[in-house]
Amino acid sequence: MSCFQCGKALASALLSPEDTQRMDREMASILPMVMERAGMMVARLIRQHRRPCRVLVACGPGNNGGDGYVAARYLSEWGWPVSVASFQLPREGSLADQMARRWKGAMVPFVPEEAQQADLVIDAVFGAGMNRDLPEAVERFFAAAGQIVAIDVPSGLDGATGAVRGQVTPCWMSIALIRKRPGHLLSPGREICGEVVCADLAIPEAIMAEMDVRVWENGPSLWSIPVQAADDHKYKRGVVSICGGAEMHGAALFAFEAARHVGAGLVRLTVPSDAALLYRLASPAAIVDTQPLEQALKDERRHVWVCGPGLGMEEAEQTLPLLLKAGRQVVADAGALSWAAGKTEALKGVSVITPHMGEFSRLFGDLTGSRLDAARRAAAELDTVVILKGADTLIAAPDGRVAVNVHATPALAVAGAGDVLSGLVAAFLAAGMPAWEAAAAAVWVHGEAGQRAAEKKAGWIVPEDLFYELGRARQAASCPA
Ligand SMILES: NC(=O)C1=CN([C@@H]2O[C@H](COP(=O)(O)OP(=O)(O)OC[C@H]3O[C@@H](n4cnc5c(N)ncnc54)[C@H](OP(=O)(O)O)[C@@H]3O)[C@@H](O)[C@H]2O)[C@@H](O)CC1
Ligand SMILES: [K+]
Repeated sequence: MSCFQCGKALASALLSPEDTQRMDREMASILPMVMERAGMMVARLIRQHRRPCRVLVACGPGNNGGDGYVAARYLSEWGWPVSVASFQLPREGSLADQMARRWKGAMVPFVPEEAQQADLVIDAVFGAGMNRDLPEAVERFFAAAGQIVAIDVPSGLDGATGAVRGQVTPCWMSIALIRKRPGHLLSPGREICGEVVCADLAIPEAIMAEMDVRVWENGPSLWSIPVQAADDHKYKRGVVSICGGAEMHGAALFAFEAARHVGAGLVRLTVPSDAALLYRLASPAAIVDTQPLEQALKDERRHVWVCGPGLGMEEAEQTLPLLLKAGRQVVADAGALSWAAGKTEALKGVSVITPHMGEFSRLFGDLTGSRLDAARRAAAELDTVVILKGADTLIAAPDGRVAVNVHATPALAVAGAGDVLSGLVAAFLAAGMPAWEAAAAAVWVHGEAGQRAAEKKAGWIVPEDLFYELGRARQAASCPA
């Protein structure tokens, strides 16, 4: 049973606003208790992070505002100087209204001058229920604030997509209720959240288990990479084959070395015969085949292929359709994706594609809506796992599952790092992992190796630096017990 199935994945679930609202409905009878705990946890977390100071709680009309009134009450009971500014009062009789009525402290006007005078402003104006652009009065209010702590999400952030609806002033900290939202991790939202901490609201397990979560923060609880066993042999560990091109040898070699160093049992390069010597000289360890691809495909053990790094258009055309016709598992990147632009259906049958945003747009057209939705649609359209690369890489499965990866480092923004990733995906596929799990694990291990290498080289790395970190990175990715 994979970690995903055994339920550990719930810990890294990312809740969309719809999830939150569905949950609110399901726990309607205990919602007053949950809101009380939410506000108390917000106050507690603030107390853990700051010395007592002048606090202004900015409250909106919905439940986010309700949380704010509760937090104000707790901080005030603990002796902090607190006032509340209401952007709009809650509807009479609502739960937020009940919480507002229990606030007996100072009320001040919702104006920028008040925000400016506070040491700390708590943003409880809008949360999961934000459904239109941020009103100007709210923009101006927070622009005047010094340090802001957002309850759930900063007002103006679309928790589902990370889109920002207006001029949102960056926060110092965001306190995610129950679980993070996709918007906490996805750009540009991610850049305005500050440090994101989760408040555990002790939601009954039965309610959590009922949640139909489709988005997670990528991490070892989502997949399990096979561990070393006494009876391992190279074919059990997995065979990876890589198509090399006549001209750009480096890219295929990066994928080759990555697959080897992360633990594939056997890695082979299939290259044009007049380029073979260059590959052999570049890597004496390389097993370089020059036989025609049709010949290589007769070997059923060569089931997983990387096609694209270092390939020209013509080379991609001569290899990818053959691999697919032979029913091979293919990781398509770079040259294969350029070749498929304008005929995206040529990628049908590929196991995993690894486009960056430019390649993605050439394949699927300019982005309409969020990257998360676009990646998900693309995966469903092609029936392929899509790794949409970026600072917040998305790993989307055809069935709608998405892992959001922020376990990475800007040090990886270097040519060749993508080729390394393709090699890792192939190695995990060859080890027998299902495609979405293999892709998500590869992205995480890539990020882990990047972080380890960056630490050693003050952030300035070349792809080769990743190779000797891959063993430890794979080890660190073992599913927690
Ligand atoms: N299960 C959980 O995780 C828990 C969730 N909890 C909390 O509930 C929060 C979600 O609460 P929520 O659904 O009441 O929505 P919220 O964000 O308060 O705002 C809705 C109000 O704002 C209004 N409005 C919206 N956008 C606007 C705009 N741009 N400009 C002007 N107005 C705008 C909107 O107006 P309407 O659309 O009705 O006209 C409506 O009146 C969640 O973030 C968390 O803090 C905890 O209490 C307990 C556990
Ligand atoms: K908020």
